[in-house]
Amino acid sequence: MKTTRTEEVKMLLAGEWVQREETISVINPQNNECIATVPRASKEDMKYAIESAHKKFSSLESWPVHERIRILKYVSRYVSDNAESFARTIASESSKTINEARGEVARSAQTLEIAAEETRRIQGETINFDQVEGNENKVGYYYHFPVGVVGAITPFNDPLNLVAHKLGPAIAGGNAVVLKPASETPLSALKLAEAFTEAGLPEGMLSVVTGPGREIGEELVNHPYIKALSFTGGTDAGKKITEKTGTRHVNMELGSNSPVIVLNDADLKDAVAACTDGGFSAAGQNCISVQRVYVEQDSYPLFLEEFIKETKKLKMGDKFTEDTDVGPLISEKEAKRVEQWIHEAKAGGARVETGGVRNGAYVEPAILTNVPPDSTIAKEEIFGPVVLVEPVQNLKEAVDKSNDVEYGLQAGIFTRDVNRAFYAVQNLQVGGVMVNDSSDFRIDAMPFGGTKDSGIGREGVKFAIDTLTEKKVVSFKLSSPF
Ligand SMILES: NC(=O)c1ccc[n+]([C@@H]2O[C@H](COP(=O)([O-])OP(=O)(O)OC[C@H]3O[C@@H](n4cnc5c(N)ncnc54)[C@H](O)[C@@H]3O)[C@@H](O)[C@H]2O)c1
Ligand SMILES: O=C[C@H](O)CS(=O)(=O)O
Repeated sequence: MKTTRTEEVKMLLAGEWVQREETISVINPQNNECIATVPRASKEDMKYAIESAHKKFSSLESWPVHERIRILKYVSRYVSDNAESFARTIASESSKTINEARGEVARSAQTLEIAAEETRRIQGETINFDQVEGNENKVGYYYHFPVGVVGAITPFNDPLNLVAHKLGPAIAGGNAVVLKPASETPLSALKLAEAFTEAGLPEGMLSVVTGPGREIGEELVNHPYIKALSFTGGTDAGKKITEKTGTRHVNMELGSNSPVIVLNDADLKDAVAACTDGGFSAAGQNCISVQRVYVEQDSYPLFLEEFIKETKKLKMGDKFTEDTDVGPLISEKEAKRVEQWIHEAKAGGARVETGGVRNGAYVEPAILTNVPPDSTIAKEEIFGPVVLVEPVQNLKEAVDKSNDVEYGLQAGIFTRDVNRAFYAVQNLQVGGVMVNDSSDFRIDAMPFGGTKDSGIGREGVKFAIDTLTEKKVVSFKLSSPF
């Protein structure tokens, strides 16, 4: 590994920026350069963060809505004002190109702005108790109150916006929050935490604790003061965590293997463009990346030809070069896994139509056909720049094949026929269906999450706030004062 002068970045522990003797290196996957170190927190550090958050939360007599709005707006503005600096941090520590990183920064500012707006809208309702006979003398309402301390765990692939999706709703709901960011990409989260401290977030209400998932992440999951757990990451880790969350509130945003259906009446040019973008942006490391495309028989040859042509145009290279389309994977280890899955599929009879060659952490954008249905690459989440294309006889076959995996996050369908689109909407077992778009579509205010092994609950600020707050019903039994 090349050594340069590395920055020693501190973590935010209960209101203090602290260093630790043991550190974790943050590696730029493009060249294996160590760009910074962060503390390798101990279980005791995590325990301290949680207990301090609990103490602080319990001691706050109230945390007015106008104050939470002010803080969230301040941080949103801070992200916009420092957009290029945030983008450079994302592109350095993750596998995103500088342009992909700029897009993520803009979305993060929006996510926080939405959180500020939603704080204003956290309201209850009056309840008509007299809809049930015998309750004519009752009046009342319900309202939302914070759960207390929220535990948040985030993955490497969107190191800023997915952190904004944890901190924004947690703070909007009036909670304290302890975040464990991905070990590969902790710098964006720490930079965002700086903005929260600068905004005047009460000390101790936020800790960002850096270290390995299996040690400090588990401590976070197991601690009884954590009243809600918001996790985004792989299905394996998500399932292990869910075994331990018991009766606490959870949001589990997990993996996928997203399908797109292209019917004969589709606009093929649109479908090709959307699948190229949705399959290969972020080098395929996106939870809603296009992984499988089912094309109706008559359109298959032309779709495949055009998809290969567009994919070959993508420029893979240096993340900071403005016209680079595809960066590396998050590590060489991940790139080797993707390469191995391609080899396994090839050994089973798959054809690699383009790409698939690995160089360090880079894998050329690949299109595979004739993939055995039981191969790992067909069943599991590839999380890399590989798309499988398959002809189908009709819509029903496409929908059945789309559903034939354990995941169910999002799907896309290209057709001009509203009836066929509606059949897909009703029968695809997923959390979102995009008509005339690929699976890779999201805005930060929409409900976002999956069925089956893709998770539990929904993010999207308003929906996350719902998980991170409790509802209390109040009923007054009245008697005549006279
Ligand atoms: N559905 C969504 O919204 C969404 C969004 C982004 C990423 N993802 C998924 O995330 C995965 C890629 O990210 P990753 O490789 O960082 O995922 P990962 O599961 O390896 O790690 C995610 C986070 O969990 C921590 N962790 C791991 N094991 C843990 C444990 N036993 N207890 C507590 N914490 C633990 C990690 O340190 C990290 O912070 C993909 O599967 C992708 O689909 C899902
Ligand atoms: O990895 C999945 C992402 O959360 C989807 S998006 O990047 O927010 O669109």
